[in-house]
Amino acid sequence: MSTENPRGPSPGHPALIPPADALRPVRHPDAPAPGELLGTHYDHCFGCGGAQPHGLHLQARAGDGVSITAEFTVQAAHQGAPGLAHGGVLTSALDETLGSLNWLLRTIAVTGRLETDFVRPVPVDTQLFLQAEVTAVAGRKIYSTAVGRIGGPAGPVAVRANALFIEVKVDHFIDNGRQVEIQAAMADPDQIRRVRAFEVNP
Ligand SMILES: CCCCCCCCCCCCCC(=O)SCCNC(=O)CCNC(=O)[C@H](O)C(C)(C)COP(=O)(O)OP(=O)(O)OC[C@H]1O[C@@H](n2cnc3c(N)ncnc32)[C@H](O)[C@@H]1OP(=O)(O)O
Repeated sequence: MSTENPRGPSPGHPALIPPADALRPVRHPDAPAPGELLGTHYDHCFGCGGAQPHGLHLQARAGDGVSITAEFTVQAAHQGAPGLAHGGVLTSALDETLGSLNWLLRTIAVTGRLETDFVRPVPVDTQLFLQAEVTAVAGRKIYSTAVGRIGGPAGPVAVRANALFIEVKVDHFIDNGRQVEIQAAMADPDQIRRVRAFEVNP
């Protein structure tokens, strides 16, 4: 990832600044190799699932260290203003990319806080090139940052975000998700295999 500070001059909300004793992130030895596509973590995920007709269908690829690249093309279904991407959809793309980083840590985590800067309008049909990296880890707290560019992987910045993810156990989903989807997920061997990659006793 570029050494350019994707946040720009502002570090964001204090909760997004790692404490002084935070650790550098460590890529898990079994993490996907650099360049490898991660695939979806759940077919019905709005961000990466194939079973969501109007989803983002975002494809994330492992980078070096604890970093990710991803691409997503804005569809007509993603408009806010005429011909322009909805800001919430762009934030979703950043959230999905940032969440994918947790695959490289082999940690199940949910978004606690996410701050987005919208720098340039993003027209429909634009391909957004996203880059994200984990910057620090403090206990269950994972600090990360992302940037989305248009016109190419080195093009101008259109969106950027800083985030705090919180590590959770798989019970977080089992206890809180609607039962019909949880039961279906637990009956799906592929889903269980994906979860087992993260947690020995799902
Ligand atoms: C088979 C079943 C299927 C399974 C599928 C698996 C798929 C997996 C992939 C799916 C991926 C899908 C991903 C998605 O879709 S994520 C979807 C969006 N996110 C959520 O739904 C999360 C909702 N929030 C919560 O559930 C709880 O609040 C969590 C779990 C986050 C924390 O509640 P918990 O009771 O656990 O912990 P805690 O409150 O003691 O906090 C701990 C520490 O964190 C700090 N903190 C917390 N929040 C914030 C905040 N907002 N800003 C700043 N700091 C915050 C807090 O101060 C504390 O710090 P410290 O005092 O320790 O210093």
